[in-house]
Amino acid sequence: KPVVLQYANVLQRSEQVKDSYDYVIVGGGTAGLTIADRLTEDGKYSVLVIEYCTLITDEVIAAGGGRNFNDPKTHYNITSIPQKDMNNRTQDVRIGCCVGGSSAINGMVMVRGTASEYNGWAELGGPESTWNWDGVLPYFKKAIHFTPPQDDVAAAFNITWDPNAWGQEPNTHIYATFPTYQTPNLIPMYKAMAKMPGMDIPIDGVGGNNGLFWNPTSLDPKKFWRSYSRTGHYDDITRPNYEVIVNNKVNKILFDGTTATGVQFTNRYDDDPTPVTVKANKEVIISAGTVHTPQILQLSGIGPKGLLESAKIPVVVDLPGVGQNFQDHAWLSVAYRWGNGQPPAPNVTLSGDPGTVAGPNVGAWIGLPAITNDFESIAARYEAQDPAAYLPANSDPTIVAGYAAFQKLHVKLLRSKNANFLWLPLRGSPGGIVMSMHVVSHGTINIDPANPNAEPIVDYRAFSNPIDMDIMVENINYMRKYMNSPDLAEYQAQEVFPGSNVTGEALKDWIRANNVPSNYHPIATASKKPLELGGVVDEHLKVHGTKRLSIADGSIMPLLPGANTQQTVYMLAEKAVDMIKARTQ
Ligand SMILES: Cc1cc2nc3c(=O)[nH]c(=O)nc-3n(C[C@H](O)[C@H](O)[C@H](O)COP(=O)(O)OP(=O)(O)OC[C@H]3O[C@@H](n4cnc5c(N)ncnc54)[C@H](O)[C@@H]3O)c2cc1C
Repeated sequence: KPVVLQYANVLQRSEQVKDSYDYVIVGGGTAGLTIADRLTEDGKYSVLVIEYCTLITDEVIAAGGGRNFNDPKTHYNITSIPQKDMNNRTQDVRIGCCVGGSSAINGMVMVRGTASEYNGWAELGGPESTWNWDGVLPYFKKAIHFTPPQDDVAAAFNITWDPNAWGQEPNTHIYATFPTYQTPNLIPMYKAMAKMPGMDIPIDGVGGNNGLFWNPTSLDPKKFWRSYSRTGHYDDITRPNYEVIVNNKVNKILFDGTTATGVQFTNRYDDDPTPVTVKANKEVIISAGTVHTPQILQLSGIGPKGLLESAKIPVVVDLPGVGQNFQDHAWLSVAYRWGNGQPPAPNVTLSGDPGTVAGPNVGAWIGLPAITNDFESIAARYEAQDPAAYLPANSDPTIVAGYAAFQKLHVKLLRSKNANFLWLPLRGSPGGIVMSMHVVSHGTINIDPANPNAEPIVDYRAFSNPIDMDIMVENINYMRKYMNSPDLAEYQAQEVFPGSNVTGEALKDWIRANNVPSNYHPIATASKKPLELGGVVDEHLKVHGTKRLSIADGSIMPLLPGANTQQTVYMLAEKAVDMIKARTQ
């Protein structure tokens, strides 16, 4: 009999798992738990979630103030291969390892991309696609429960929000909440940014537009603890049809021909584990995240034929896109200090608690035409590229065709104000993070043919396409313009790192030495695109060439949203549920 804790039924041992369930979900992370909760809520279907990692104890949660779980076991220990165009430096590939997945350890920023970016998803998907802005907005509203800021904070900081773009469904417990406090030092920084040429100030950032705006964080509105997939879609749910087995690794999907019938998994802590199989009567849904979803597919015989053959894995479907098209946000920190006093902060009296602030709550999200007058020459240079020129050598023709479609779309985005190429989060002090929100260098996440069951080989291929360097230079120059803008000039901001004299080739050298190719927002290794464009899942998230196998997690995004990715993952999981329930197969 399953052990019933205060959570959904947690199984510790494989003998507790039944022979079959309607749905077997691989991965109890952000998307996995969302889907499990929604599929079981009306009692019609049975679901088993298989999660590699553990359930963090109440003690660890309490010790972290309900927010940050300071336990190294809550994340995987994966490092990228050396990045040639980053002086051969490697990158920590941080992803969550616990029930809740990456939503348990993320930075809690709650934002969405622009309408143009999701319309780009639809453009890559083809004329029938429903993943355009109008097709995703209802799912954003369903996925997230919004709590507006307190009156005194909203008034002091002029925080506005768009009630038509946010949802407040009583049955949704993933929360976007404003802290009860902000530092008044933000006010002069905001005012200076608001005067930057071409800066738009939308009522909110979630309505499809960009510019300078305030954003909430993923906080429970009562306790101000972390709101994440575990608290929203798992804790306090005791349904007989919702079971989760922890500390077990899905090794592969089982097939009858090309129809998925179930999965094989093993206990992570057994030295010599006996593989266990469980059947899925309706579907197997992979939600193992952008790093492990392609690994599981490849280990199951779904992936690029040459790679599978070199790993001696029998090919079930030759699917060249599995593990390709990998993208992430890239960033740098530009350090400043004030040289002459500091911008005066107005005297505001707030009733709230500074301890409720969990991450950046205001920032500029800007399109390339507002970042640089050179946007057209960058767009033209990118447009003139041969699509195969900067892809891995011998890329499959479908990958090249997919990149050509991406390039065509991206050229439009480079020329559009409504696509975020820079995120500059504001703080009450000078300088800070400069983040490139779109990259045209696409990486790979593949199994190692010599050791297929080890962690996969992660290659960002950072700056393999020189356009990404051009854009990072412009983004740093934007920070420089901002720090020297009329409102701030009097305080004589001094650039400490890299230093205002570092320009031209020296600045590029500094970028290569300091760029971080990941904001832990990996996407696209199982992209939702047509087969002929190197896609892995179709518009309904079914894996091309298979039956009864779906993917729903960050890996299906074909293009980065110009936004931190958690809201988008919750949205796509909610949309996946409706698609899965509507299947007739
Ligand atoms: C450090 C960090 C900071 C971030 N900051 C922000 C932020 O501030 N704002 C924001 O919007 N986004 C942020 N993100 C990104 C966001 O959290 C992720 O995009 C999102 O949570 C990914 O969801 P997912 O469902 O795709 O994968 P995950 O939530 O990672 O879930 C995948 C799950 O699958 C499990 N799994 C993997 N392989 C197997 C297997 N073989 N068998 C069984 N289980 C398996 C994993 O253990 C994991 O639980 C951050 C992420 C990180 C890591």
